[in-house]
Parts: sequence; structure tokens; C-alpha cells
Amino acid sequence: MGSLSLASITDPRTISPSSYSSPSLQIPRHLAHSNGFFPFSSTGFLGRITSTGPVRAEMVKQTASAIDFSDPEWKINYQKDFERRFNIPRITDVFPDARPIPSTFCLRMRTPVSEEFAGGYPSDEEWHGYISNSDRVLLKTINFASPNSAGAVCIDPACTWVEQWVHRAGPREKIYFKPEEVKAAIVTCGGLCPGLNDVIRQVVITLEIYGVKSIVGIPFGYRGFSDSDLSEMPLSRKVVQNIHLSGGSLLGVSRGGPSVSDIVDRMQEKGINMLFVLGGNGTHAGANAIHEECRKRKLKVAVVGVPKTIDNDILLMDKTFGFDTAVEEAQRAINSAYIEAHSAYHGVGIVKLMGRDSGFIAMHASLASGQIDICLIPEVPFELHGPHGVLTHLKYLIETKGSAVVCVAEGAGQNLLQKTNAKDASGNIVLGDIGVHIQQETKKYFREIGVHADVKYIDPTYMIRACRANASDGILCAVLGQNAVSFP
Ligand SMILES: Nc1ncnc2c1ncn2[C@@H]1O[C@H](COP(=O)(O)OP(=O)(O)OP(=O)(O)O)[C@@H](O)[C@H]1O
Ligand SMILES: O=P(O)(O)OC[C@H]1O[C@](O)(CO)[C@@H](O)[C@@H]1O
Ligand SMILES: [Mg+2]
Repeated sequence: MGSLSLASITDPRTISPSSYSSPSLQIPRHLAHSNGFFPFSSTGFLGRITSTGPVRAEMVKQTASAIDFSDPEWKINYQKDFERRFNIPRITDVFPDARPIPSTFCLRMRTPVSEEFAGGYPSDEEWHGYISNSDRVLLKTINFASPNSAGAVCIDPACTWVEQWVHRAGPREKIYFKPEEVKAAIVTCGGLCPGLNDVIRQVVITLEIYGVKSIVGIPFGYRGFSDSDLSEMPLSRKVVQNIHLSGGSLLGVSRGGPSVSDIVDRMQEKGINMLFVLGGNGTHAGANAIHEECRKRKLKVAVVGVPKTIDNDILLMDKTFGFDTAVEEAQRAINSAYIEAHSAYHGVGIVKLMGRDSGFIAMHASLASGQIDICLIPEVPFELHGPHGVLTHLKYLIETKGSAVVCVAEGAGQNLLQKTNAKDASGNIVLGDIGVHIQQETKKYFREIGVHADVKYIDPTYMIRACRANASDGILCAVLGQNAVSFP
């Protein structure tokens, strides 16, 4: 609720990759952190976050095609446009008369502000721990000398160096919400992801450091706003102290749920003026709509999003929380498939991993394990049959190595499966089961060519996300949770 709280209303916090269709998409995924801060921590609304390699490249191409490179000003215009897209809305945009107060957040002061702020708000002018609204983080760090340089994604044909900056997360010196007037709510939506509890915990702890006393959890996602048999859960440091030691979400999650207008009605009834949403693209589309509705109703409400996707497919971000843990867990399944395959005569191990539109989990787990012969991801089309098909290559591996292990992302090869048009409660398309399909086709293929093959299929789908965050994700979650409260 730092200064940013102001963002509240428009939720500022950050950048909204969603609305993004600019070349920023070309940014390689390795630059987000700077000075220990994760620039997109409390990112606003990631409405449409899927960003697989080919999608990103295509968007860059589209954007580039709209630029007139013969205009000597193109680079300046491009940078201005980038700055505009990443502009952080301020509470003063909606409430021009809102007056800030000195921040009640100071890491030097470990005890919460006392006496109900009777003596006024503490101002610690000697503490240089605040972030300036003008601080920026450089997104792109590689200067590709030519479009032919490996991995180069360029804006113009000459691959000109264009700096791209985003706002820096962290506590501001001035805030726009008096802690004693805040009722903060936290909600977790969509699928599970390791680290949800870590983020909840850090949001609660940071709110308390600011002096906020009224904090609640909304049970089972947005559904918790509408179901009369679900009541809000009071949260405090005491309640959340050890929740990061378990996987899942203390609050529960769900897909589907009430309309945005119903959610805002409930928020008004409950007096919630700060909402922290932890979720993926759907959740953030919802958060954006909630924010717009609050704005329309002229409610001084801060809506803050913390992006969550185990698939790690958010534009511009190096890594989303839970991804590291998922990759680590996925390796266990791969190792089992490897052992099974290598202990069998002509063994073939197949492992299916999460990854709706992107193959980051499959690819990273395959690389880390060193035990995968074939990795299939949504970004790269493939054939099962034919001379260049996966099955022909499997036969070659069986003949030359005696066994083989395949890792496939759930979203890969969907063109090979019959479409069902089925959707989940949130409207997401239910994917066909590519893992089972490959298993069946592999058995059939080897039977038909008269070669013995012992096929073992492992689907650890929920095992890689229903677990506690590892140390690296734990730290990332702590930074995200703190910045969600403290960002502008
Ligand atoms: N366009 C939208 N407008 C408002 N609410 C939405 C929208 N899309 C999804 N939601 C709501 O957001 C919540 C979560 O959406 P969804 O189930 O798609 O998960 P997600 O946030 O994308 O997470 P995951 O990464 O697990 O898919 C649901 O309650 C859903 O009703
Ligand atoms: O079965 P559920 O709970 O809907 O979640 C599965 C989906 O969630 C995701 O992890 C997206 O967050 C996808 O990879 C997967 O399709
Ligand atoms: Mg989603």
C-alpha cells in the first residue's frame, strides 16, 4: 500500500504485458530482476499472457511492420510508445485531490507502528530504502549486432539497439491509504502453483509492517465472493506464519465464478478497499475488469495482481514463481521413466508434463535431467508418422541405444488429436491428451513393424504443482509478495 496504493485505483503497479502488442515482445527472457527487485512483481493485468516463442516472434513482426523505418524519428517514437504502454496509473488520476502521507513502511523499524498512529505517521528521512517513481529497470540486455546473430529478435532490419525501460518495484516514500482505513483482501484463482502460500504469507506480513490490521482471505477464488456458504478468512502474521511449509493455497482456488459486477458489489458490502489477486491470465482479466468497475463507481479501491503461471509463459518475465519447483519435481518423473525404459528390453519411457501453450517445463526438465531423447513442445510442430516422424526416430533409438525416453508438453501436437470443443468453468479449452495418444501410437507402431517395445507412460501432471515451493521459488515469492504491497 505504498505510494502505489494509489495505483490502487488504477492499479498501477506495473506493467501490463497484456495490453501489449509492441515489440517489447522481443525481449529475451532473462532480464527481469535488477537490484533484487522483480519489476513486474505486482503487475497489473496480464489479460493475455501467453507468449510462446513463435507467438512472440510473430507479434514482433506485426509491430515492426507498422513502423516506418525511413522516419528518422522512429526510434524516439518507439520508445515514447513503450513508455506510454508501461505508464503506471496513479490514484490521483481519478482522485486529483488525494493527498499522500509519509510511508509507514520502513525495514529499519521492525516493530509495527504503535498507538494507532496517534503521534502522526513516522517519517524516516534518514532511511534510503525507498524507490523513486522515476527509477527504471532496463529490460533488454543483449545488443544484437545483426539479425543473423543467434537468437536475435530485432525491431528494424538493421537490428538497432533500442533501450526499453520499465518501472522499478518497491516501497515509495509517500502512500495514499491510511493503514487504519484499509481492509485488504487476498484471493487465489485458477490452478494451483507452488509458492501461492509463500506469496499470501508475504503480502500479509508486509501489510502488517505498514500497520494494516484488517486483512482477510477470500475462499476458493472469485467464487468466494458469491457463494453464501463461504465466509472470508481473517488473516494475520500468526495465521500465515507457517503456511509456506505446505503446498497448495491456504485459501483454496477455483475456476469460473460470479460476474465482475457481483464481485464489486460484495467488495463494497464488505468494505474491501485493497484487493490482491494471485492468478494467471484469466484471473488478471478479471482483476482488470474489477479495477475498471471500481473506477466507474468512483471507489477508492486498489486492485493488485501477482502473476502466477506454472507454465512460465508471461511475456517479458524471466521466470514466474513455482516454475523452478515444477521443473525440479518433473525431473523425478523423468528419472523414473528413464529407469523403467533402461531396465526393460527395448524400453520406451514417455512423460507428459504441464504446458498449455508453452513447453518451458518440458524443455527445462528435459535439459536438466539429461535423460530425455525427444522433447516435444507446443511451439514446434511435429509429426508422429512418416520418415521424419517421432516414431521413426524412436525405432532408430531402440536399434542404436536399446531404449528411449520422450518428454511431451500437454499442449504439444494438439493438431494430431480430435477437437472436443469442451471448455472448463473459466472458458479455457480442454486439451486432448497427447501423452496417452503418443503412448497408444507408439505401441501400435512397434506392433505393426514387428519390433518388440516395452512402453511405460508416466503422467505426473498434478504432482509437479501440488507441492511446496523450493528455496529459489520461496525467495521469488517473498519479493513478489512484498512488492505487491509496496509497489507504487
Ligand atoms: N475475461 C475475464 N473476465 C473476468 N473474469 C475472468 C475472465 N477470464 C477468467 N476470469 C475468471 O478468472 C478466474 C481464473 O481464471 P482461469 O481459470 O482461466 O485461471 P487463470 O487465472 O488463467 O490461471 P491458470 O494459470 O491456472 O490458468 C476464474 O474465476 C474466471 O471466472
Ligand atoms: O486441471 P486444472 O486444474 O484445470 O489445471 C490444468 C491447467 O493449468 C495449467 O497449469 C495452467 O496454469 C495448465 O498447464 C493446465 O492445463
Ligand atoms: Mg490461464
